[in-house]
Amino acid sequence: MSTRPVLEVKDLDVHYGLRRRRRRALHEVSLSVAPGETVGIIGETGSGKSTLARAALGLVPVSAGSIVVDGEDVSSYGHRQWRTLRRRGVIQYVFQDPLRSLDPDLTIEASLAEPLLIQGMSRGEAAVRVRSFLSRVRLSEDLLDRSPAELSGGQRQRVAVARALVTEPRLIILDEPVSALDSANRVQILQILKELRGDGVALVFISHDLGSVAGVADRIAVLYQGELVEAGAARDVISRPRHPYTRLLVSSAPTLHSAPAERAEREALRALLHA
Ligand SMILES: Nc1ncnc2c1ncn2[C@@H]1O[C@H](COP(=O)(O)OP(=O)(O)OP(=O)(O)O)[C@@H](O)[C@H]1O
Repeated sequence: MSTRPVLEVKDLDVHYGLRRRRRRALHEVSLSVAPGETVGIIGETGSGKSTLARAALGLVPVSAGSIVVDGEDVSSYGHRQWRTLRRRGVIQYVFQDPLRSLDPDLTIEASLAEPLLIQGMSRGEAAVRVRSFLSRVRLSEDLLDRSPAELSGGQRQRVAVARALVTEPRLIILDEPVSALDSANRVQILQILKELRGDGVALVFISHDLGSVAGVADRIAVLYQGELVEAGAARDVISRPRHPYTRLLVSSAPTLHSAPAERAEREALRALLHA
């Protein structure tokens, strides 16, 4: 298997708005994701997590820096080139709201088969592949002829994960994939994501919740006000956070190994951040 990064972002700047309304959402963000690696990106609301995901999927224009997907420099791609790249199935995505990733007018079977048929697979082969991925996300074949509206939120998100997987992509970007789910469904989806680690597919897992990311990610990158303030092995970031914002995140996450910090310490960290 190639060790070339599946995603390489260098000195990325993204702005929204024009002229006086122009605002910087990302500044000099650099991040590399190796094949099969799971990288968690955490940060508070508005820190630029979704913007980074959208830039890596060609959904927002880049103002500076470069993005290389699976060896291909896509920084200056236009709509059409991005569409072709997405259709090739090298890079897939799962959003918080699975209704955004699933066509409401298609049955689950059609939704899962669509990317395979676009790639030229026969209907018969696609049907077999769809069933095998459905069982990977622990869903029953009975759901295949339903529409997304006829599924629960947890089932829908599992279909979205299966849809991202069917083309056997090199990279899946998941933007808050478990935030809208109840705790039982959250645990199940996190377990499914963990199981993917042996398959060689790289995951970029975006969340505001360090607790969700901690158990899945090999590495964690922390975004704060549009800048990447810390990145390292998940274990190091959690046990020895360096940036005050990361320390605050770690100390506020009750499910992590390190004991939650005293309230006074958290307040001191907040004061430091807002100084
Ligand atoms: N389409 C847009 N037009 C203008 N500004 C935007 C747009 N999308 C995002 N922003 C701004 O860019 C910044 C980063 O937003 P982004 O959605 O990337 O943050 P986030 O970390 O994903 O937040 P959340 O956790 O709330 O989803 C914010 O200040 C946001 O207001």
